[in-house]
Amino acid sequence: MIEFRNVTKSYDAGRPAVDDLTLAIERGRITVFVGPSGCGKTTSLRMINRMVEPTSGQILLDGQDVAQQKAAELRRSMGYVMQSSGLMPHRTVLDNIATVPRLNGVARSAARARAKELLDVVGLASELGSRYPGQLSGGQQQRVGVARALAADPPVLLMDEPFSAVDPVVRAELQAELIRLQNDLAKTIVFVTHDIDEATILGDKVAVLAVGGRLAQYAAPEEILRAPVDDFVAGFVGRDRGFRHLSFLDGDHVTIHPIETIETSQLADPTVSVRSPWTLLVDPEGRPHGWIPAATRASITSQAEAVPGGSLYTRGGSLRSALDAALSSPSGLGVTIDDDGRAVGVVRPAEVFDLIEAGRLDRGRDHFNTAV
Ligand SMILES: Nc1ncnc2c1ncn2[C@@H]1O[C@H](COP(=O)(O)OP(=O)(O)OP(=O)(O)O)[C@@H](O)[C@H]1O
Repeated sequence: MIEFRNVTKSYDAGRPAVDDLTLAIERGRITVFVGPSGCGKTTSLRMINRMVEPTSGQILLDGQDVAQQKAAELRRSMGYVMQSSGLMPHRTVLDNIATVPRLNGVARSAARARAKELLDVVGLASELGSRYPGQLSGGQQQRVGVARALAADPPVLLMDEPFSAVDPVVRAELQAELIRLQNDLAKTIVFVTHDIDEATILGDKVAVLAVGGRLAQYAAPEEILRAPVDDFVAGFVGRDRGFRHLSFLDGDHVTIHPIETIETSQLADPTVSVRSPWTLLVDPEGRPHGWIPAATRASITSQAEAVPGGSLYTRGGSLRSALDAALSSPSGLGVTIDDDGRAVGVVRPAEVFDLIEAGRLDRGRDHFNTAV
């Protein structure tokens, strides 16, 4: 556990960068520091491993004041991942990953063997190990950065905007990968981002900081979206917070309706007609490839002419993705797939809303029962 006790950092005589921060970071969980630029996220993170020293207050790591520990040892005992992957350009990927174990006295061959395993852990092909960082994509470099931080198997990982320099698709992949890794490794991760979406996706707990280094709210992401404590937090989490909150409501009870389908190979055959106003086009494996409106069935003879579909809802996912699939679908029906990507039916937006309303009533009742 990492504990901030009344920690203040002033770089100069002006406003503090971090102001009287008190919070406890749970072991084995992801805690996210989020807030606008300049609110003291990086400063707070760096005080944990003494890259920055507090002006006053204490930081305890498992009950021990970090100020009493040797800064260099402390730093090596925690993984650190930053935005620019921070890899050494003249060393190969494997040597980069092996850096900290080597500094800790592990033999070169053992450190490299471990580095090879870590490439696999972070989802990189082993042949990338002999490349130099400049020969990798941004996303691959970030994965190497994560592997390097994990190399000495530290219990604590500090991550400073590690995914902000990559495009949104790669970023989503890296986020999913981090969640998967964390399920196996259960590290204590402190993660800095200015992106509230990233914070709510990754965080078990989220600390929202306001400019001037004030802790505005510290809670589970679901609570921050549902019940921001003040106007600052409400403004920061943004206007879509109602929609984003649906990510925390599971879609187990959404009804999945059957849907008429037509196979891609049948399109060219004019004798295969459709009955429903919208028929789902699927390939021979049953994967969706768009929609065929009944009115234009006769004129559609190839997959390329089908009406493109919306987002897909993976059965059992959140109400957010169920609703998004329905709202983004030209037919108004959200295509639902199984884990193998095969269409299993559709969800109707009105029924998703009904579930949201039912949940609201349940929560209202719970709130009432707790209040009385
Ligand atoms: N070495 C430094 N010397 C002086 N002031 C600093 C130093 N490092 C940070 N600051 C100031 O402290 C405040 C907090 O900076 P910090 O980098 O911790 O914020 P941040 O929330 O991580 O910002 P960003 O999201 O832009 O990276 C800012 O006003 C910044 O200008």
